[in-house]
Amino acid sequence: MSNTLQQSVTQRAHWRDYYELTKPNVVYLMLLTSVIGMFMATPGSVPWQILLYGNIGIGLCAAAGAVINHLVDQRIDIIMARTHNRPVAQGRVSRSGAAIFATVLAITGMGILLTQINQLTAWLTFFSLVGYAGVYTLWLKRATPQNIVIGGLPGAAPPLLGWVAVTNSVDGHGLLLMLIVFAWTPPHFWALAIHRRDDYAKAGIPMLPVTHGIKYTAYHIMLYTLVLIAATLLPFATGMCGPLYLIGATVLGLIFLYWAIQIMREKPKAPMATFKFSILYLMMLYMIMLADHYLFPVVRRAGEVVL
Ligand code: HEM
Ligand SMILES: CC(C)=CCC/C(C)=C/CC/C(C)=C/COP(=O)(O)OP(=O)(O)O
Repeated sequence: MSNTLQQSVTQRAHWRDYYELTKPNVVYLMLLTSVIGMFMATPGSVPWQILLYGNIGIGLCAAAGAVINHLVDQRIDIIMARTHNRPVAQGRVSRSGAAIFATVLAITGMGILLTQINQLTAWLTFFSLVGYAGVYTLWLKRATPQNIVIGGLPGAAPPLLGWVAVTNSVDGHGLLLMLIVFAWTPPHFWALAIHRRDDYAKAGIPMLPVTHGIKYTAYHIMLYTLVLIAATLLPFATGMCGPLYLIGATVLGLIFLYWAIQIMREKPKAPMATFKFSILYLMMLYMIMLADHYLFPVVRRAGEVVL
């Protein structure tokens, strides 16, 4: 291979590593919820400036949090099979490279939110970044099996951030959108944690299946699945969403319940199937919510209830 070709291959791999540090698929799903949070906040259309700059700002800050997570978790990422090949764990991206990258992402994201959106969105986004990268990653993850319940708050923030970008205020319906993702996070993660229990044990991370066993975790997945189903019915009950949403949330909730039961029955394939379904679930739920918002606007207006 010629030097030039070799160089360009190295260069491309290099950029992919930086991209991987941002946990792109996680951030894309967060952005789907923030975009829909924006549309849910208004009966009309969202100004393109808010849609564009708001989501770029939120996305860059979430990506910064993900990069810091790679930096802080370098030691445990090396130990766990799932994360062993990550760019910082393997030294393909240096610690200082990752730190500079995270700083640039965070400053750019915050700059965009502060100048193009509003102060409230910017600071709530900043608290989410600090909540994930600082509170969860640096402290809770290593400290308590309830780590991901409390640490789930920043991950659940994007729909509220989208809402606040449009309204410049925090209100009940915006918080309801956040509550749904908050209740979704434990079944999303604990299903994977059951599957990866040995990995977490090896790394000394006190995830629930490691500290309290699989049966106890299965009960907790069931509990949060029921909370999730209840939370997803609230947008209909409070008049924010209409009949299409109710049908969608009910069907999706029943499928989630099915998988939670399968985990409780200790079906070997159930944890990974539940984890994969959880991602599809959140995507579908929010998309159905958006479709309902524009297809059934009358129902939404008629049921105006402020939480
Ligand atoms: C404390 C909260 C959360 C924890 C502990 C958590 C944990 C995880 C873990 C360990 C993975 C596997 C990643 C991998 O295979 O490398 C994952 C994947 C994923 N998570 Fe979460 N998650 C959380 C919140 C969220 C939130 C709020 C969203 C989006 C709204 C989300 C979306 C995703 C997606 C889309 C994937 C698949 C990534 C891929 O295939 O590349 N997660 N999550
Ligand atoms: C500004 C804003 C909205 C911030 C949110 C930041 C963010 C990207 C949260 C993601 C949540 C997540 C994937 C947690 C997994 O971390 P983990 O360390 O437990 O998982 P890992 O072992 O795969 O790294």
